[in-house]
Amino acid sequence: MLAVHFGAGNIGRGFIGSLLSQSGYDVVFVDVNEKVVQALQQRGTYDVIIAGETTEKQIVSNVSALHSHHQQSEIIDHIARADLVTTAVGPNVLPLISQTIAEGLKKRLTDHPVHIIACENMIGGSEHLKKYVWEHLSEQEQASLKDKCAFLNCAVDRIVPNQSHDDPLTVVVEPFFEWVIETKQVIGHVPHIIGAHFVDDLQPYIERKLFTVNTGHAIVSYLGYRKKYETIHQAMADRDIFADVTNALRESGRVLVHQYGWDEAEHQAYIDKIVQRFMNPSMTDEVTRVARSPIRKLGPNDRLIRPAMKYYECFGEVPTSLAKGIAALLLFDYEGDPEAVQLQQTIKESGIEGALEKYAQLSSDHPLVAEIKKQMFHI
Ligand SMILES: NC(=O)c1ccc[n+]([C@@H]2O[C@H](COP(=O)([O-])OP(=O)(O)OC[C@H]3O[C@@H](n4cnc5c(N)ncnc54)[C@H](O)[C@@H]3O)[C@@H](O)[C@H]2O)c1
Ligand SMILES: O=P(O)(O)OC[C@@H](O)[C@@H](O)[C@H](O)[C@H](O)CO
Repeated sequence: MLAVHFGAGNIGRGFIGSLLSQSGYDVVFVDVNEKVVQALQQRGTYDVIIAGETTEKQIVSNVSALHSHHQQSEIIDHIARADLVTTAVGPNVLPLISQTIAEGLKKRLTDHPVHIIACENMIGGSEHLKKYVWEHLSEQEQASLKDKCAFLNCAVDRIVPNQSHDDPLTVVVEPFFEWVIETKQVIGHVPHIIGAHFVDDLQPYIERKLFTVNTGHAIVSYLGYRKKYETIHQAMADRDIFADVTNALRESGRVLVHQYGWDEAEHQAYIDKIVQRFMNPSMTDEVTRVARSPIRKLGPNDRLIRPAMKYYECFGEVPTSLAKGIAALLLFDYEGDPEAVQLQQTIKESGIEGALEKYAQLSSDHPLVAEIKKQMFHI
């Protein structure tokens, strides 16, 4: 079995590549990072360190790599033969790899289906990727691929911090992982992936993950940044931040339980587990990684605005803790993040209302806007 995986970064090596290799695939990573690509080509193996109460080393083998820009024809040939194509490049990079995937699909010589799974933190990630790929195919090509290629949405969860080691391939990960894949679009058999959880309808799972793990993570990162903490672990040890995060998760949890009928006690246990994961003393996760790309995170369907809007729609009240998280995001002025610089520039030119209208599609008369502005004075 052959899997082509775009993005040999944290989650690519630390989770997807490792699980696919364990499941029996030859994994060909595609990346733009010359050093990582070369090391994978030379060695064909790397280490994953699982950091929990104890430390465990996993050796990932049967892997190789191709350079995303310099080895286009090889990538296309691999996609033409692959059983699985996966990505973990970040939502903003999906359009940039779509033409290569389209070229590979055009060349498929086999009737054997290929499943394509975008493992990004977003709702409908694979559907988005399909839209970009389809833009590079004629109607005839799209029709001929209908029974040969399927895009499966998924939710992927494992905290993998930025890190640097003497060995550029080694990656430290937390013990917890969850990969939920939607079966609706599957052609033939579901892909063989050990440890993946296949479900008919992904919506409750992706929303539960994004609006709990990523909502809480975003809030601790933005509040932590304001208080000059460097890591998530340090920020979580601050009693006020801990209280803000758990209150916000109670608010997003109320929406999730209302919308999807999750059992209340089970959902609380899910929240508690996530809070413990944020506090894992064996992980050094920088607040600036978790806070990265604030414009993306301010999107109407992303981890802060969507649960806050839903809360207002469902219960007719403004969620104050989620509003505080959004306020903290708007104060994120880290110069090392191009989106933070752009956001601060927009706020300077158009004010808080202008930025919320532009990036969150939130009109200035929405009660959430007044609450966000009020919360900015409490941070
Ligand atoms: N790290 C986590 O904890 C985590 C967990 C779950 C989901 N995710 C999601 O996974 C995705 C990747 O996150 P990450 O933390 O691994 O980021 P990362 O920056 O470590 O990895 C992204 C990789 O994509 C590569 N890349 C960039 N442009 C490319 C291109 N044109 N072609 C091929 N490769 C390219 C980069 O060089 C990098 O190696 C994001 O959508 C993120 O939300 C991350
Ligand atoms: O990857 P992002 O930028 O969407 O979000 C940052 C973190 O919250 C995220 O990477 C988590 O570590 C991950 O989603 C855990 O499963």
